Amino acid sequence: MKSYDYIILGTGPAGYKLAQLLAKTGKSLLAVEGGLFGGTCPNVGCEPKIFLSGAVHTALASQQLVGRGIAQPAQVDWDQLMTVKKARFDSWPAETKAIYEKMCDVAVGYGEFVDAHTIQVNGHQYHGTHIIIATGHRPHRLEIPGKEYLHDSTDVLSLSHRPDHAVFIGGGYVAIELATFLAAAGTKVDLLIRSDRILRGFYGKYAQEMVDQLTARGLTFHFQTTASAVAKTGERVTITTNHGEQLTADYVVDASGRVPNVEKLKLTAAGIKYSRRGIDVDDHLQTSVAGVYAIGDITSQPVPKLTTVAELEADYLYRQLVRGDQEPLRYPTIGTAAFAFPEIAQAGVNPEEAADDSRYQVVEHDLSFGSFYAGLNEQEAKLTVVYDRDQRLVGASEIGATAADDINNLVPVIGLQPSSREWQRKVLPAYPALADEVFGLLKR
Ligand SMILES: Cc1cc2nc3c(=O)[nH]c(=O)nc-3n(C[C@H](O)[C@H](O)[C@H](O)COP(=O)(O)OP(=O)(O)OC[C@H]3O[C@@H](n4cnc5c(N)ncnc54)[C@H](O)[C@@H]3O)c2cc1C
Ligand SMILES: NC(=O)c1ccc[n+]([C@@H]2O[C@H](COP(=O)([O-])OP(=O)(O)OC[C@H]3O[C@@H](n4cnc5c(N)ncnc54)[C@H](O)[C@@H]3O)[C@@H](O)[C@H]2O)c1
Repeated sequence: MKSYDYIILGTGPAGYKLAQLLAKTGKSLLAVEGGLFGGTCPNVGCEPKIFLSGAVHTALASQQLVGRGIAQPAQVDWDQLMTVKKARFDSWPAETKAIYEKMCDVAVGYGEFVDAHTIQVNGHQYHGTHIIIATGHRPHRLEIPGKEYLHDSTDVLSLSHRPDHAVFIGGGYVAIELATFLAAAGTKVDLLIRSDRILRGFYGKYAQEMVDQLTARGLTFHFQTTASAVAKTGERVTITTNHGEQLTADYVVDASGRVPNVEKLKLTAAGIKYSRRGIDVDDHLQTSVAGVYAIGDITSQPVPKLTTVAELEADYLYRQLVRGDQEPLRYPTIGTAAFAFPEIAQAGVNPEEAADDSRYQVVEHDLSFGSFYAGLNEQEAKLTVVYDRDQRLVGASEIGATAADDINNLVPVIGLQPSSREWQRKVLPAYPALADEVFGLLKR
């Protein structure tokens, strides 16, 4: 049996980042991948999503400006867009695999534990002094009759021909982003939302504003509604809701969340503890078994499941394993955004949590008056900031065409906590970009 200093299961952002760092140490390393090399983000997640959003945002922004300097609005050509998307992304798994093969040993197949230090891949066994689990999430599939007719985010991101009518089940990131994209290209879209709101975790007021804007663009939200069954009706699919109503569409997307890839790992063979939320780790990212670690989406840590967080955990583990850093992991201020149109983004304390808390002051700014958003005819662009008792910025939420970038401008301010005087002394952004307007609003 071949032995390695490190075995990493999974080559997504978490596994990839760690492999890159470990490969430079001269220690022996085996990377194991059962699916697409590079994992979710670059193949079927963030990267193709943000690539598609370029055309979608351009078209929707131009439609918003008809009669205000734009004569002919742009239209999304979905089929053409997918052709250019495929040309860019289809070769990435092979290219990533080639990078790995230059970096370390590679085993292709799903890894499973034989014991705490032995991994089996396609019948071959490997010993690892340290084993790192970075196997990520996959789309959840609703357990309802006809579930085989449901599609997921991976399918939508490689959908060659645009359906005339699509139904999304769910109101999270995936549903809102991808529903916006298909609707922008001309697809009629219905969304079945189990509760009374979308984008849980974001500021509720702005989530409702998002619903209002999408509704005005023709998307239909069905609240307190989910799918009980789906059935094939000729070429189309009929969804029966929990209220007994029926909706017939060309394409149905199960966007009911993502679940950890634990089953194939045979974790019980090594005594590694996990739950339906993922693999349990301590504040050093060690699992219940010494020498076995977990990073990225696969952990049950109550933090956003994002590429940025996956890479941060990889970097933390590298510093612990190689450099001997022993500090427990403390998560920094994490910026999050849903890249629909408009975007919604936030960092730090949510205004909803701060509203009835005397430690905080919540202030809303209407961004639509500034020339930047006025030029885009963004009439509902808003920023809500949260200050603590020392007038330090501790939270920010925004809805608007460039909310993700705007909030990213504020992430260092929230994370580093400069005083307002220090802030004014040390920071002067370029003008008249939006950052200047936002910073101008915040000077106190
Ligand atoms: C549609 C979509 C859009 C997203 N947009 C964003 C965004 O805008 N911003 C953001 O920050 N995040 C976004 N995310 C989330 C982001 O993709 C994930 O947080 C990130 O990919 C997690 O990285 P990871 O390495 O933990 O897992 P993954 O990227 O899921 O990689 C895990 C890898 O492990 C492999 N694997 C599984 N089981 C085994 C096994 N037993 N043996 C070997 N290999 C195995 C899998 O095949 C996979 O390649 C998005 C996700 C989706 C689905
Ligand atoms: N922009 C981004 O950063 C981005 C984009 C996409 C995905 N992601 C990551 O991927 C994760 C998964 O995104 P997602 O949208 O798949 O999940 P999510 O958890 O954000 O949303 C799931 C939705 O499905 C609904 N739902 C759950 N179970 C249901 C059921 N049984 N019946 C009906 N509805 C049900 C929930 O109420 C929710 O509205 C995100 O949490 C995030 O970490 C991030």
